[in-house]
Amino acid sequence: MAQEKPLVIEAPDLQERVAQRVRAARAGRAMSMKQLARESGISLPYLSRVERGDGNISLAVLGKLAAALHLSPDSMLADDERYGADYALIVELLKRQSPARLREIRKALLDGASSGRGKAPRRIALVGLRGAGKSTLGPVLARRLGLPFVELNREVEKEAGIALDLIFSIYGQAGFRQLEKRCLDRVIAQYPEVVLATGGGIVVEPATYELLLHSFFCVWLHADPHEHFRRVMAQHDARIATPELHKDAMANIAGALEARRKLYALAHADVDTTHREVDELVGQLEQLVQKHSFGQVGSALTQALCA
Ligand SMILES: Nc1ncnc2c1ncn2[C@@H]1O[C@H](COP(=O)(O)OP(=O)(O)O)[C@@H](O)[C@H]1O
Ligand SMILES: O=C(O)C1=C[C@@H](OP(=O)(O)O)[C@@H](O)[C@H](O)C1
Ligand SMILES: [Mg+2]
Repeated sequence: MAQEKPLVIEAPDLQERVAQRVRAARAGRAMSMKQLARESGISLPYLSRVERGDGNISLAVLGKLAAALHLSPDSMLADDERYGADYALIVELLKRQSPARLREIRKALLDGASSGRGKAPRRIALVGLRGAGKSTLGPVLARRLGLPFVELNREVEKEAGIALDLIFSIYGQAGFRQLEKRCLDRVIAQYPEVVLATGGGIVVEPATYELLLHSFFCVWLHADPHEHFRRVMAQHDARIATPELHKDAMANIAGALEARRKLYALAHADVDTTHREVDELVGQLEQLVQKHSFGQVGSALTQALCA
C-alpha cells in the first residue's frame, strides 16, 4: 500500500459533544443545573448524566434541552466549538441573507481569496455524472492547453493501493470520500496548472467540493440522462453490468443527475455534450478556459474577510 496515513473512519462522540454544548450553553446563560432541569422538564439526575456525557440521550430530550436553552436542535450536535466565536457569528450573518445574496457572497469570497497571491494558478476541473465525458475530454483538453492531466479516481486508487470497487467494499463510501479529499489536497499542492477529471460524486461532499470550486475553474459536463445511460452501458461499467443492476441503472442515473443538478450547477461554467463530437466539445472548453480570468480581484470586503 502506498498509503501515508492509515484510513480511520471514526464516528464522532455525539454524547460528549451534547454534554459540552449543554454545559457551555447553561454556563453562558448563568443557569443552575436545577433551573435548566425545571425549564426543560428533565429530571435533575438525568440532566447531570447528560452533562457528564453519560447516558444515551433521546431525540425528545435533546429537543427539550434545545428549547429551554433557546438553541436550534441541530446546533446541539454541531462541532462548532473548534472554529471559534467568529464562525458562529458568520453563520448567523449568512442565515439572514437571501439565496441570491448568498450566491454573490460565495462568488465574491472565492474571487477575493484567489487574488493578490503572485501568479494565479491555472487549474481546470471537469465535473459531472458518470458518462459525461470527463475522462475522454480531459486529456485532449490538457494536451491542447499544454497542461498536465490528472484523473482523480486514479490518484485515489494509487493512494489506497487497490481498485475503486474494492475501496468501496472495504472502506465504504466514507472511506472513499476521505481518500478523495486527501488526493485533491495533494493535487492542489503539486500542480499550479492542471486539467483534472474528478469523480462524479465529488459534489456531494461539501468540504471537498468547496475546495474544488475555490482552487479550480470548474466546468460541469452534462448530457441528457438517456445519453449518460447509453455511454455508460457501452463502456460495460461494472457497476451496472449485471442484469439486476442494469434494470435499475437508468432510474439510478436519472435520480443521481436530478439529486446532484443543483450542486453541479454551482460550477463556474457548463457544457451540454448531448449529440456533440469530442473535437467540437474540446474546442468549446478551450474557449471557456481562455475567457476565464484566473485569479480575479475581489471586493475590499471579501479581501478583508479572506486576509
Ligand atoms: N461527446 C461524446 N459523444 C459520444 N460519446 C462520448 C462522448 N464523450 C464521451 N463519450 C463516451 O462515453 C463513455 C463515457 O465517457 P467518460 O469520458 O469515461 O465519462 P466520465 O469520465 O465522465 O464518466 C466513453 O466510452 C466515451 O468514449
Ligand atoms: O458518481 C459517483 O458517485 C462516483 C463516480 C465515480 O467516478 P466517475 O464519474 O469517473 O465514474 C467514482 O468517483 C466513484 O465510483 C463514485
Ligand atoms: Mg471517468
